[in-house]
Amino acid sequence: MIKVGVFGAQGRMGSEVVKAVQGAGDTELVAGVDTAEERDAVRGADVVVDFTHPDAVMDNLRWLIENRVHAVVGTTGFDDARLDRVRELLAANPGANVLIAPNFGIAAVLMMSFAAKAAPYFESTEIIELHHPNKADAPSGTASRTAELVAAARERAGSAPMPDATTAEVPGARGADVAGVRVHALRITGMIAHQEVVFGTHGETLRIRHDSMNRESFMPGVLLGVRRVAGLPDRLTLGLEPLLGLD
Ligand SMILES: NC(=O)C1=CN([C@@H]2O[C@H](COP(=O)(O)OP(=O)(O)OC[C@H]3O[C@@H](n4cnc5c(N)ncnc54)[C@H](OP(=O)(O)O)[C@@H]3O)[C@@H](O)[C@H]2O)C=CC1
Ligand SMILES: O=C(O)C1=N[C@H](C(=O)O)C[C@H](O)C1
Repeated sequence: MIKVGVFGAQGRMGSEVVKAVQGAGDTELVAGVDTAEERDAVRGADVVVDFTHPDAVMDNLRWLIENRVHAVVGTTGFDDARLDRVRELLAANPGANVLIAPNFGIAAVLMMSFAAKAAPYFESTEIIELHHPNKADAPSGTASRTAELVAAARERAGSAPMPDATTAEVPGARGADVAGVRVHALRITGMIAHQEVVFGTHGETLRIRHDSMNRESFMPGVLLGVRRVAGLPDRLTLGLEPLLGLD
């Protein structure tokens, strides 16, 4: 049995993780906690899953790495500086591996992979992400990661800059610039998590669309991470792609 702790256990995602861990045959819930003060309750866990808040996750990761507990992180808000800090913590403390994935939905990971594959064939690519209005960060971790993958694919292919004649703009009208790709974030009551990657070239467009219909849909990916994190070849793994043979 893999002993699992959950940080953010009462949240929208954490409460699903608690159910998934309790329902799987090979995992056992040690504790679920919701504040930094309660972290001692997960001592004895092999793996802790973190779905908390971008403001909380770095201190949680420090605690887990210093206490040699493997971490499966779904919380978003990671930039290069944060990832460098995680690498420093791992270098200073043996024993724990960390898996950080902006999206544990298998179809979402495929959507990102298909977008990267399509990118070199189109002049223009923009991303529209749509989420529930309780989301703290914008753009979403998934949209940022997709933009980075699209930008890297375009750079490898030597793509020309995307055409855009805009010279007069109401601030924000063209979205956020993530690695040179425009990302538009919508916050809509009734929605959960959705993304469309829009490609265009002369006479043809392509839209790659992903929809999360509920939060249970993320659980197969989370459990895959829980089962595999201890045996991953790298101390820090970014994205679920290597676990799915997509890297
Ligand atoms: N990678 C993926 O596949 C997915 C990632 N996410 C990401 O997961 C994160 C959480 O999303 P969601 O579940 O909707 O958010 P919620 O606000 O519903 O849940 C967050 C939970 O974390 C708790 N929390 C806050 N600080 C701490 C802390 N220091 N230690 C332990 N628990 C803490 C909160 O408690 P309190 O309310 O008392 O502050 C709350 O219960 C977001 O960053 C989101 O983007 C979401 C869906 C999928
Ligand atoms: O906050 C959410 O809900 C989600 N967050 C993740 C993100 O920022 O990409 C994953 C998914 O989009 C749901």
